[in-house]
Amino acid sequence: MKIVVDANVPQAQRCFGELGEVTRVPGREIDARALRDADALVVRSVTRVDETLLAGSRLRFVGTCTIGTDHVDTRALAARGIGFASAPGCNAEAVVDHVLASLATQAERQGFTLGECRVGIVGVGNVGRRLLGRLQAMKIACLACDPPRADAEGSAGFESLDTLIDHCDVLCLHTPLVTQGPHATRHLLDARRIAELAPGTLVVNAGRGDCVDGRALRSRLAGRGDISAVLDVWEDEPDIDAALSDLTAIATPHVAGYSLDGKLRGTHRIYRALAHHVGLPARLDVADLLPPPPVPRLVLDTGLEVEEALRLCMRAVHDPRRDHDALRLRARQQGMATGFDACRADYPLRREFASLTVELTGAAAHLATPLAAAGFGVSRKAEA
Ligand SMILES: NC(=O)C1=CN([C@@H]2O[C@H](COP(=O)(O)OP(=O)(O)OC[C@H]3O[C@@H](n4cnc5c(N)ncnc54)[C@H](O)[C@@H]3O)[C@@H](O)[C@H]2O)C=CC1
Ligand SMILES: O=C(O)C(=O)[C@H](O)COP(=O)(O)O
Repeated sequence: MKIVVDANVPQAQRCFGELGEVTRVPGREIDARALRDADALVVRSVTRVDETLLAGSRLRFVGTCTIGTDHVDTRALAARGIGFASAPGCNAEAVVDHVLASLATQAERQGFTLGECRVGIVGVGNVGRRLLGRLQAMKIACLACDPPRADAEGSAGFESLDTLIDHCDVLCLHTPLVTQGPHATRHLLDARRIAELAPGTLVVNAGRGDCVDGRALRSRLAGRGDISAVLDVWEDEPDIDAALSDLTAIATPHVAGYSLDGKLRGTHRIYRALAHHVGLPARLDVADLLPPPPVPRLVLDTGLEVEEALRLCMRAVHDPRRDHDALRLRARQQGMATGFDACRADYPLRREFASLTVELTGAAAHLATPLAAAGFGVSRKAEA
């Protein structure tokens, strides 16, 4: 079996090499020619899988090692009898880590405490639900908006987007890109809603770039300059609006989900799905793929204030300021589109909060609950 795999899929040879002959191609360069003799295709989000790509291919299976599926025309696959799998939830924990670390950074920069904010979560699926759980465990007030879930499950616990806009200090978007239907999300945050955001609002988008009207957001940031933004996803990636990125407090190149854990879970899910599709055994376990974490343990033995301790532990694992600075530098050196993709291709090793165990002495015992709520492992250090 010949398998074409996006070059940005980690451990591709180890996993898919068990099932067939692997050819690695940069995701944006995968075209009909590259698929001429391929039986299976494994992508991430940058390869548009549509009629044009499939024309003339003999593919039997397509897998995307991502949560989002808006780049795949699943109807075209079904019409051709091509099997399909995605990896729901694979990097959801990483996205939540990124959002929490970004909020902690903005709280420090803007002089507020997380405990005094109200966070609105738009899209309460695999990512939003986990974010809600961690924020609530951290005793941070939250409101949730998810009309498709409200329709299916009843409206209790869900608010409208306009209510979130009226009542929240932070608005976090975790919606998929849906272009049609009653709950379409393209420009969900449109010019009208952006104009209505109260001064001081922080907008976070780690869903899909097209869910926010970037031009309207840029005008509000450049004009009144009274709100701020943390953006991981953009319209027109990788050639994103440089003026918008310059006005963005934390501007990252679509890497919120880029923990090694999340990427490998994605690889492993599709490896298993392909093995199942072609009737071969999937011998590898996801634990076989993960190396030990570079920072497994941190000892806190002073009476640090809670938010300072949270920032310290978050930054020991993931610091979104590093990704922001890398994008700025690479965009300046290589141009936006090349720099954006270069940051993603050379992304440094990042693990998830859960990979770090924080050992607390008696003086730091008050940190146990908030650190565990944020997602870290916590243990008590035996006193000497
Ligand atoms: N920045 C990044 O690196 C990453 C981005 N993503 C994006 O985040 C999206 C969400 O991920 P998951 O939570 O895993 O997906 P999911 O499918 O589990 O949840 C999406 C939720 O959004 C809700 N939704 C749909 N339309 C809505 C609307 N108009 N208003 C409010 N809510 C709406 C759905 O009902 C669902 O509960 C993915 O589709 C993907 O596009 C996912 C992973 C990484
Ligand atoms: O899983 C998703 O959905 C994502 O957005 C991915 O984290 C994006 O990763 P790439 O496909 O851009 O490598």
